This record gives sequence, structure tokens and C-alpha cells, in this order.
Amino acid sequence: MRIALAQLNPTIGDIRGNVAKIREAMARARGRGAGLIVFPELAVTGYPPRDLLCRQDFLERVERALAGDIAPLSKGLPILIGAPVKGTGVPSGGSDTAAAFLFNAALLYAGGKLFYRQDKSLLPNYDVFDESRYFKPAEHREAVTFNGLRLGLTICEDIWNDKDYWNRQLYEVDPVEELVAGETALLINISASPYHYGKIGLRVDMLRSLARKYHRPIIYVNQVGGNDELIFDGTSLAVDAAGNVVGLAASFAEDLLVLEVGRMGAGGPLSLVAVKDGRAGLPHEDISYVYRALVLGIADYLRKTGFQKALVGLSGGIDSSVTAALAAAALGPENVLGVSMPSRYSSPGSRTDARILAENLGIAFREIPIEGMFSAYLAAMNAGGPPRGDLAEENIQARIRGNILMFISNREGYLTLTTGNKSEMAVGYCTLYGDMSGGLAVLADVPKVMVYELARYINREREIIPHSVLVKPPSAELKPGQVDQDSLPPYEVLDAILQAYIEEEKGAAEIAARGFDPELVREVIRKVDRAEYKRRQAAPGLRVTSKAFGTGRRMPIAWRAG
Ligand SMILES: Nc1ncnc2c1ncn2[C@@H]1O[C@H](COP(=O)(O)OP(=O)(O)OC[C@H]2O[C@@H]([n+]3cccc(C(=O)O)c3)[C@H](O)[C@@H]2O)[C@@H](O)[C@H]1O
Ligand SMILES: Nc1ncnc2c1ncn2[C@@H]1O[C@H](COP(=O)(O)OP(=O)(O)OP(=O)(O)O)[C@@H](O)[C@H]1O
Ligand SMILES: NC(=O)CC[C@H](N)C(=O)O
Repeated sequence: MRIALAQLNPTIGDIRGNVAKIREAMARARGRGAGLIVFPELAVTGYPPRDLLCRQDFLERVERALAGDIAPLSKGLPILIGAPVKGTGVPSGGSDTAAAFLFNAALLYAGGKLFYRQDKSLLPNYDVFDESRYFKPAEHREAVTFNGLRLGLTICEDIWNDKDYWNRQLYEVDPVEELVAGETALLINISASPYHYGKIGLRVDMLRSLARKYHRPIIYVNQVGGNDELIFDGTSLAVDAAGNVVGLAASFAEDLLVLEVGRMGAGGPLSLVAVKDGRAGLPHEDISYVYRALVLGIADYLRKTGFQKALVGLSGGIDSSVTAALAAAALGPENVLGVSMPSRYSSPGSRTDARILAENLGIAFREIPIEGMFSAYLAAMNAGGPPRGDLAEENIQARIRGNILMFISNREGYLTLTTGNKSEMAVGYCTLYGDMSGGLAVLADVPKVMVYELARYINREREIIPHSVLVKPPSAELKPGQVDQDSLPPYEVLDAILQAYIEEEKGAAEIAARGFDPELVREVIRKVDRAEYKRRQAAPGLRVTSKAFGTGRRMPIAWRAG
């Protein structure tokens, strides 16, 4: 039997659009001789649908699509697909909400009807996941015989609990172990597994180890696409019983991978071979993956929210240069506008660099000096007296720029991209209603050191970001001669401390024990904690590390360590 892995990019809530994509993938799979097509977790709704799952009308639309579209489509080709399904009976916990009845299900349709349903057993509820808010876990797991093949169906998190791989178990149940004990010949996992740097390698390694442990081939079908801050890489794959990757779908793009599943002789082990375009070899994750993730994240955020074009304030600095380059790659240079807004503190070099960058990228460029507005503010705020040169005055420049960008956005329909990187967002080195004004924070999860890596990657073939931008000391240019390092430690040090505190969730003592000045560590932590109020008001940021600010890190604002 041929199995098609349909790596789709659904739009959350767009059930009609998602069904159209499903139909289209099925036509292609039929053309390639498939006897079963597999779609990702919650492919009908897109993942994560969040509180749409609490809406009765939404759940009814899902039901209608399953009964009216998916089931009839399975007359032509059997379908395995993820969707939320209402349960029956009394909800646990005494809740009377519809959500308490929901299961996150893998539905196998054949011949026009539902042939088998396996609900998700392990509901991730950490970091960006909050599935227990919506779903009940499956009570039973059982392999199903389909076309003479014993299939063990799992949904994303169900395969992430192997005690031998992790040296621990997060959940009591291990669905894979149970299904294999139930004589599963082929494990299939439908997923919505978001990307972060290093995740692809981890996933492939874990799947290979599971296949080897159980001597079973595994088919893994992941969602692709950007949904708000989450970016799904796809990278669906098939692993044979010896743990070899025998088929690999694209990363960061839709794909259809077809596999031939057969027996080596009657009663022999199952073999799995990619048909035609299955890419061989393992993905080697480097900075290009972060680049592609961000490009997809920008493109999908705009497409799915109905924007075509974006604008970026170009300071001649590294962050706005990298943001503009990513936007040009995502949207096409013709859909990106760079706006330079020099003030009395902008160096001539920065103004030239902004212009050259725009030329190199082929994006539109405007220069709107802010001196007149800045002077007017200073005069009005100081009642005609001399400026004080304090922080309030410095920040006015960032706020004038934010206003200008939002004005152009309002009038001309551009989405404003903010440029703050993770290191700055962490310590609050950004101005509320100033450079934080905008709709999407492209680099919010990219530490400053990684921003430089991205810049070098963007320049890999020719100089797009002027060399001078890469070598000049980072500066907010809000007062004469200001450089970031006046207020912050060197970014290499800052980023290492931030990674330990945010991604690894280490405490001050443990971080200092890595060789950092204990007072500096405490100061950085204080800044991070104190800046929570800013991040709560920030634009959503694209996630590319294992712990981003946003839904996966929920900290109180009004608290103190005591
Ligand atoms: N807990 C809390 N909850 C809610 N609001 C709170 C708050 N604490 C202060 N605030 C409010 O926040 C205000 C302070 O925040 P804010 O107005 O942003 O100003 P602030 O953080 O004081 O200043 C901005 C900092 O970012 C630096 N900067 C600015 C622009 C660009 C860059 C760059 O290189 O990218 C760096 C700049 O040099 C300065 O150090 C307070 O005046 C108060 O209104
Ligand atoms: N002169 C300017 N013209 C246009 N936009 C500006 C200007 N100065 C600052 N901005 C906008 O405000 C953002 C914050 O910039 P700032 O220079 O203060 O800090 P930064 O974090 O070092 O950023 P960058 O590396 O892009 O300079 C910039 O990325 C840019 O979008
Ligand atoms: N949708 C899910 O269950 C995702 C959880 C899983 N551990 C992952 O990130 O791949």
C-alpha cells in the first residue's frame, strides 16, 4: 500500500479553506497511487485553535465539515486526519462548558464513513501548549487493522514520553508501548509540533530511537506554517524499523511525501520506501533554519491576517537591517517600505547605511526627518525653556518615530514590523509606544548575537547589509555618542546569562556558578523581571528558541521576590 503524508499549512478557523487544501492534496495523492492519505493533528481547524474550541458554532462547523466533506471524500481515498471531536456523557471536573467534552482525535475515514477513531492520550500543558484547557485525554488506546495492516495511531505528544529516551516520564501512560504490545506493525503520528532552533534534530533523533527500540517503522506527519507566534516547520518523515530515515518532506513549505509500505516476504518485517521525491539524508540544522522559520512566520502572519505589505523603520542599525531583509524575502521587495527618520543625533553613516540597505534589497525607501517634531515637543514640554536632556526627552524621539510608522500604516495599509531583539526585550531596552509600536515583532525571540549570525547569513553571497552596519557598535542614537554598551554588558555575556535564566530557567546562584559576576547576574535578572510590563504590551513575536516571551512564558507583573 502507498501512504501519502500531506504536510499542509492550514489557516486557523478557516475550515472551508482547509477542506479545499485537503481536497487538493487528495487529488495529488490519488495521482501518485496512494491507498491512504495522512494529514496533521487538528488539520481541519489548524493548530492551535485556542478558545475557538469553546465556541459551539465553531464546533458545529467542524462537525459539518467532517460529516459533509471529509467522510464523503474518503470514498475515493481513505483519510487519516486530526480534528476536535465532542465526547458524550458527563464532563469530568463538573464543568459545564462544551470544551470539557472535547477530544483531540485522529479520525480514520474509509469508504465514506468513519472507520476508526483514536483520541490523544497525552495532552501537553507546558510552555506554549495548554491542551488540558480544552481536551480530555483518551482512556483507551488500541491498534486498528486497516487493509491488512495493524496501525498504531498516535497524536503528537503521545510519542514524546519514552522513558528510555528521556530518562524520565512526564505522564504515567506510554501510548507507544501499549500500541506496540497490541501488535502494531506500523506507528503513525499526526503532529502539530512547532519549531525552535534544534527541534528538528531532536525530533528526528527521538523518532529514530523509538523505531529502533520497538523495531517498528514510523510515519510522522507534521503541520507546516506560521500561526501567530508559532512557526511549524513540517519536516514530516518516515523511519524504517532499523531507525533509518527513508523519506523526508520539506522544511518550512507544504509537501506531499508518498511511501510504499510492504512486507519483505509473507509474514516478514514491514518495509517502507519513499516513492520518487522523498529527500534522502538528515536535515542539518544551522542558522539557515532560523532564517527560513522567520521568513515563513512573517509571510504567514501577513497572509493570514490579510496584509500584503509591511514597513520597517530603518535606523542604519543591525536589527532594522535584518528585519527588513527578512521581510523582503517573505513578502517580495516590492511589498516592503523602509522609512529613515533621522534626528539631530543620527550619524551621517547611519543615514547612508539605511539608504544603501534599501537599495541593496530593492525595497522602497522614504526619509522623514524628525527634527522639526522633536524640537516642537521639546519646546512644548519644557514650556519654552531649555531641554533637560533626560530620558523622557530621549524617548520622545522613539515615540515620534513610532507615530510616523503607525501613521503610514493607517493611511497606506502597511503592517508595521517592530525590530527589537530578544536581548533588548528581555532587559526592557526599548521604548513603550516608541520603537515597540507595531503589529509583529520579528526578532523578539532572536538574541542579539544570533541577529549578527542572521546578518552574516543574509550576506552569504553578496553584501546586502552594509559591512559598516555589522561592525559599528550598537546604538539607540537617542543622545550624543550613546552606545548600547553604556547601559548593558557586552551582548555575548548578556545573551549567555539570558539563555540560562529564560530558556534554561536557572536561578542567580546557578548562573553565577558558570563564571559570571554574581552582581551582574542579579542586575540582569532584576531588569528582566522588571520589564515584564513592557513585554505584556509588546506586539506578538515569532518564536525560534525553546523559550520565547509570549504565551509560553507567563510571568506575573506585579510581584516581588520575597
Ligand atoms: N510595572 C509597571 N507597569 C506598567 N507601567 C510601568 C511599570 N513600570 C514603569 N512603567 C511605565 O513605563 C515607563 C518607562 O518605560 P519607557 O517609557 O519605555 O521608558 P524607559 O524604559 O525608562 O526607557 C527606555 C529605555 O530603552 C532604551 N532604548 C530606547 C529605544 C530604543 C532602544 C534600542 O536600542 O533599541 C533602547 C533607552 O535608552 C532607555 O534606556 C514609566 O514611565 C511608566 O509609565
Ligand atoms: N533614525 C531612524 N530612522 C528610522 N527608524 C529608526 C531610527 N532610529 C531608530 N529607528 C527604529 O527604532 C528601532 C530601535 O532602534 P535603535 O537604533 O534605537 O536601536 P537598535 O536596537 O540598535 O536597532 P537597530 O539595530 O536597528 O539600530 C530601530 O530598529 C528602527 O526600526
Ligand atoms: N501538539 C503537540 O502535542 C505538541 C507537543 C510536542 N511535544 C511537540 O512540540 O512536538
